[in-house]
Amino acid sequence: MNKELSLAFIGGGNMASALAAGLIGKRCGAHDVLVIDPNQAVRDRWAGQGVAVAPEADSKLSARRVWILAVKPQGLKEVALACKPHLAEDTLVISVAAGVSSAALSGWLGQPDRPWRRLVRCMPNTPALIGAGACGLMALDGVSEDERRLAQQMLGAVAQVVWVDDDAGIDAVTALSGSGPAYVFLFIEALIQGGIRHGLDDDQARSLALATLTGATQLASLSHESLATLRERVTSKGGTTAAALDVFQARDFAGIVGEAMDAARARAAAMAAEFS
Ligand SMILES: NC(=O)C1=CN([C@@H]2O[C@H](COP(=O)(O)OP(=O)(O)OC[C@H]3O[C@@H](n4cnc5c(N)ncnc54)[C@H](OP(=O)(O)O)[C@@H]3O)[C@@H](O)[C@H]2O)C=CC1
Ligand SMILES: O=C(O)[C@@H]1CCC=N1
Repeated sequence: MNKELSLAFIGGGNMASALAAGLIGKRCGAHDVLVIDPNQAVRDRWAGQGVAVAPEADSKLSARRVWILAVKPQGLKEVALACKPHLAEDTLVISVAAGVSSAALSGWLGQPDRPWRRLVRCMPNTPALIGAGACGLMALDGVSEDERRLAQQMLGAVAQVVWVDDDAGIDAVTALSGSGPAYVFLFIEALIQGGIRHGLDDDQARSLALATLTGATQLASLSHESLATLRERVTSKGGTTAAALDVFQARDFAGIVGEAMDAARARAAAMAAEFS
């Protein structure tokens, strides 16, 4: 086993699958990965890919250089306490949980007078499943430059990575890109419903809506123009787009998006208080 790249996912659900899909075969082999999950069906799925599995934390964990904690926030304390006896001196712990502070987690993993400082908080999103994720990272002061590079390379295999300074930064990333795919899917669903209401069939509406999102996103990524300029290019004076944008404006579309992000961020803060 290549210890430098050996990984353990604690929790083998959606997010672990999304990250592993980009890592296995590129940054590590299936045999470099251990998945701990109490759910037999989940373990069977991973074992089918050649990954080592276990139902609960055990001594196999200590040989894994990087642990990715990918359980629900409300289960993280119990999981951290169960994994703690298997920490090696050089284990790098990466938590993907929303709304669990680095202070709480480093306390659970460490000793009363010595919190675990080799800790990275990571906020990825589900497009990581196809190597197109967006991800925020923050590191405590026990993480070396080499370990930061390792985290950057691992997450960079599946996502655009930005580093933030603290837990507040991770909460901001959560409200934008962590939860963001759901906002986009909601918008696409609404476009499809609108297309069907105007007489297109399901397939036509879906195909046009997806191509529009993909095309507009690619254009925005590749263009040197501002988003406002690109928007204005679509908007003929007195035309159809202006009529549609007037409706968005009247309902304060930007305000609604901002309010939704405020709610996501407030929920992350409330979870941090609840789960500390
Ligand atoms: N989904 C997303 O878009 C994103 C999620 N996240 C974060 O990722 C984390 C995981 O979310 P997600 O992957 O969606 O959740 P899932 O429910 O898909 O995966 C969690 C897995 O952990 C298992 N599990 C439960 N208890 C334990 C335990 N004691 N030891 C090991 N495994 C356990 C669960 O089993 P069972 O189902 O039987 O309980 C489940 O298979 C969360 O903290 C979330 O905040 C972060 C960014 C984006
Ligand atoms: O909804 C959630 O809490 C998680 C965190 C970001 C995306 N899913």
